Amino acid sequence: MNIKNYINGKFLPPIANGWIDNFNPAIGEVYGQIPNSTKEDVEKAVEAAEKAFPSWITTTLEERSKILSKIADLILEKLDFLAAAESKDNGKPISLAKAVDIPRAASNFQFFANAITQFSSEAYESVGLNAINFTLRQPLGIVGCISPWNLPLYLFTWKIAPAIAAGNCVIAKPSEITPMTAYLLGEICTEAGLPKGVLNIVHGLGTSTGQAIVEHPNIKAISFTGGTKTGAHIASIAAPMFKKLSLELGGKNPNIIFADCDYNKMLETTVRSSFANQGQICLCGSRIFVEETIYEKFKKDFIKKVSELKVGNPSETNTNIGALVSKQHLEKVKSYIDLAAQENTEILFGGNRVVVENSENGYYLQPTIIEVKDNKCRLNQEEIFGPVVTIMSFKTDEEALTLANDTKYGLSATLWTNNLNRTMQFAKQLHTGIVWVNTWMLRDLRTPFGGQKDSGIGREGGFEALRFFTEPKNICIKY
Ligand SMILES: NC(=O)C1=CN([C@@H]2O[C@H](COP(=O)(O)OP(=O)(O)OC[C@H]3O[C@@H](n4cnc5c(N)ncnc54)[C@H](O)[C@@H]3O)[C@@H](O)[C@H]2O)C=CC1
Ligand SMILES: O=C(O)/C=C/C=C(\O)C(=O)O
Repeated sequence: MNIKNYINGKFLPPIANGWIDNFNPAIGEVYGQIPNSTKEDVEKAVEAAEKAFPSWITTTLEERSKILSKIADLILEKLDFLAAAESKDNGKPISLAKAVDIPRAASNFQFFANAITQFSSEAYESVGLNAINFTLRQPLGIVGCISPWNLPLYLFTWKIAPAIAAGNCVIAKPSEITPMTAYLLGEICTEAGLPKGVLNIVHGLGTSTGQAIVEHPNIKAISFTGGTKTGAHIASIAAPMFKKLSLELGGKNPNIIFADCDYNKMLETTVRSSFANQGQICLCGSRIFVEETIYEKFKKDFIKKVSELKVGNPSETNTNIGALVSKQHLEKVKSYIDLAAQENTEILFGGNRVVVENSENGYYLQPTIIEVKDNKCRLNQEEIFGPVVTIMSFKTDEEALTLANDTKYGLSATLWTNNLNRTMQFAKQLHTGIVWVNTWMLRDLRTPFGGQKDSGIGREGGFEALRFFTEPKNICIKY
């Protein structure tokens, strides 16, 4: 099936007629093509957005909210269809796409449909000076949203929904590796009555289409989720142009387990935080640190639980671990497993490719547990972004905290303990944007979401996102 760009409410082929193959990772075969868009396509999208902006900026909040709600309803109506498309495009289990990805895409629209009606400007009475200040929060104009392949519709809509709710017009690019549900979203937006040009979806490679979006002088802000290297490159172009930037980048998140935790709950959640979505979530707890007194027990129980996970074709409902997203990514992840031999570490479970019946060319890999002795090893310092976790023991709170913070990344951390004092000490001293205690990936869309250090800058979610997609302008009136 051939995907097209969605520009000015129309589905258009790329101007230069260049196309890229789209793969089904479950079987390792091409199943369609997507536009390899050029600067000219991006220019056309920007023109459409500029034309739509004067009307969209004056559309009432109630009307914007109604359209966003309608998009959310339509996503839910088409849940099974969208989940099947997402699973085929990405390799993730259909059960996960149905339970998480597509419902969350709908929630993103519903959440910002509501949030925009509650977003308000601030006012400051300058007492004694006979003046009043108030701050307008005006949409930026045309903004760029660039999203990755791991949670395709989930993250694409996480950016688009607040951007359009706040009154901007959007040029959006999904990952060229997983473009399908973004394409289908275009149809949904038209059906929901989103005016043409408010959302424009341009498909193509990061280095050409993505780069053209970042470089375009009329695009005022870039909201990006993806790899840290790419984020740094985008910043090097956008920062000198004084664009607003939100960068949600990689992670190497610690999962710190103390002996006083609720063990069964921890074990079950740790399996999920390690291997959900084939470990391809920036929030996955890929470095597991376990208190020495329960280390051997944890090791045995964790290996047992992980060995019960079914690696299989993502379209089967009992599959726990589907295919990795691409051949190139499979090779990258495998290269890290191969490092184990060089780094004085031991593979406790997994480490090999899996051949799935009738899908022999699919990109399957066993969930893999590696025991490491030193947090400085590359396996513990570099983002693998696959079904690979390391485990290591610690003795004291201080040691655990040092290990957790000893990384260039700072996205999230998970802490398992029932000790309140320890919880507060870690909460204050972990160098991450998010700390989960006795849970993982429990999401409340109002909360600030993002990382410190090489995990990025800015926060998504709730009013933080609406603030990012608006420019504050202060008005001071003397009376
Ligand atoms: N959410 C996360 O934290 C993610 C992290 N990654 C990490 O990054 C590594 C590389 O994965 P990639 O697929 O190469 O991710 P990437 O960071 O290159 O891709 C993310 C998005 O950025 C676009 N992009 C790439 N280069 C660009 C440029 N110069 N200008 C504008 N847009 C550009 C891509 O087309 C895609 O839409 C992964 O192995 C993983 O470690 C990848 C995806 C998501
Ligand atoms: O917003 C969320 O709930 C999750 C976001 C996950 C990512 O940004 C990621 O994996 O890249």
